[in-house]
Amino acid sequence: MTRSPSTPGRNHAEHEGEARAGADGERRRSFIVVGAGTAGCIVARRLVEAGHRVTVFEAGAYDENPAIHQVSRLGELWHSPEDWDYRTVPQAHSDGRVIHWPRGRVMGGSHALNAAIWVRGAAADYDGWADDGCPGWSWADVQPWFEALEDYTPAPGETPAQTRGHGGPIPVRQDYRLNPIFASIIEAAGQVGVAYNPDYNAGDQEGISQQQINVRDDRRFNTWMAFLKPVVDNPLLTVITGAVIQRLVLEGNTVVGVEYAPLDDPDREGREERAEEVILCAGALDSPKILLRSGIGPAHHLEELGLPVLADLPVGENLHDHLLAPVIAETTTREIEHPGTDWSVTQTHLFWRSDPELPLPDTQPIHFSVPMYDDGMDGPASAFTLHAGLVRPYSRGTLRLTGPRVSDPAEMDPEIFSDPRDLAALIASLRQARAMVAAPALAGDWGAVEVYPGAEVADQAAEEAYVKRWVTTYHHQVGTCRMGTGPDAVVSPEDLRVHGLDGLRVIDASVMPTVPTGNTNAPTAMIASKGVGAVLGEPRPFVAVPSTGDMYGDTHEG
Ligand SMILES: Cc1cc2nc3c(=O)[nH]c(=O)nc-3n(C[C@H](O)[C@H](O)[C@H](O)COP(=O)(O)OP(=O)(O)OC[C@H]3O[C@@H](n4cnc5c(N)ncnc54)[C@H](O)[C@@H]3O)c2cc1C
Repeated sequence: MTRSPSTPGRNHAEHEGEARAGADGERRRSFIVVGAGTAGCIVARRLVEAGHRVTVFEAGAYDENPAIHQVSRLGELWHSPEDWDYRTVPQAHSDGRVIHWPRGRVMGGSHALNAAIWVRGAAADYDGWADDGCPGWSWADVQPWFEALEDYTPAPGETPAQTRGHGGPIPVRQDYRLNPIFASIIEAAGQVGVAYNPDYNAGDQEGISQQQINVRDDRRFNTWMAFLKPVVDNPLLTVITGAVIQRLVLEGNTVVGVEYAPLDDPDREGREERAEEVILCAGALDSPKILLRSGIGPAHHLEELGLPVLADLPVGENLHDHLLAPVIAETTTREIEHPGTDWSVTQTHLFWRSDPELPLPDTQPIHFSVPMYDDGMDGPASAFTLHAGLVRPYSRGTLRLTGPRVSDPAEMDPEIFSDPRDLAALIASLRQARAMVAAPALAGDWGAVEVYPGAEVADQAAEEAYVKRWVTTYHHQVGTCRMGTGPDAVVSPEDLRVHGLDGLRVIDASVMPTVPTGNTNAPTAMIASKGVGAVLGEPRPFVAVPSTGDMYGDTHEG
């Protein structure tokens, strides 16, 4: 079937036939998977492989934009058709700042738009989840699932730790050439007391490291390419692109299907698709919206909207994110190599404790070989960015609807800096980045001169004002369908079923009770693997088979 702007595209005709036994003799079940992002591609692949019938709905299209495939071009994807192009509400504790939140709207989801950096997080993050109402999610529980996903190649000359995975479907590469500016950034970190760490995913995050990235043959390799694309012609799988899920269809307390419409006419009367189970993988900003539009959320909020309250659950609470603030420096004695020749414009980051008394790093500055001038900033082209980064935030916000239709914008309020400890940690990180610019490896060897914040930002008050003015997202929103067992939880830690309802699970970044110390893609992939393991009754990671062949060339439009 041909895809057209007003008709969602199917990869092939609807499947015929009676339910038959799956490969393992289990009765064949039918599933709807909403969203083909980081999580959805893993979930759908495993269900199909287990012999079940799966319909995947994705609002975006196939990944035909060439900028997706070169990680160094990720900036071109912002505000593109592949970006949901969200905005926060004005931030009350941050100068009224409105922050752009890009999110992937394409096969591969945000893993098609992201910087492809692979970070598992700290063991203490997951032990914290387990201690806080999520038994089964301790580091000992999740580590094997990370390992099974990975095909890790260390930097030349390094021996990988025993806990790193090999032969898994997701390439995790650290053996690429460093742009010379990043070698100097590593040296500058050493000069301000931050040691080199050859593998931040081996147990100890602390120190500066070369990033580990999901690239194969010099091109992005995401979960769509690794998991779903290799089975897209499987007759058990139907992929419907360009289709927005409006809401769930319920009969009593049981979810029996979804209503969907074309992306370009999302409020049109929806078509219905039914299955025995629906799995929401629409991400931390869209899974909660689908639940709220369906009458699943805080009763007072649904009543405000005039929606029926089918389940009173804290959907949209606990929204939180990692934060960045830029330090940009011009190079006056050497030109920075053009990033187009590299795999990525970001190649190093570091983990550091803003207060030595802390048990683990709370900051993760990230470095770019280009100047990351925000709207309203200006400066020379030969410049680099050392972004200060906060990765253990205390502030929590909410996601709310402004109306029941898909086109009604959501109010997304992370309440940045509502907890003052976050501002203090980000300022400590900013000072460290400024010290690195002034260190001999950068100020001496490159003639680095700070452009932002700039010499006039010279005391605590000026630093606070600067950070509030220019704070931005690290792109790691989580937590809006929190897993747990208490009144603050939406899904069960046992099997990610939505509390109080049958036939419905959420498996994506929204279920994280607290954001891990580090980027969120690897944790989301782990949650997807372990979550679909629970759906299938597989308590241990599957033996992964790496994808073979060209995963980039053709696309499937049916
Ligand atoms: C610019 C950017 C840079 C990032 N960099 C990194 C990085 O380098 N490393 C890292 O670890 N993390 C990074 N992240 C974060 C990481 O990519 C996300 O945490 C992760 O992809 C979340 O996966 P998910 O499956 O929860 O959601 P997504 O991958 O966002 O998938 C959700 C999918 O659902 C679809 N969808 C949503 N609503 C509907 C609907 N109503 N109907 C149908 N389909 C729908 C979307 O179109 C999308 O394809 C970055 C994110 C961004 C945006």
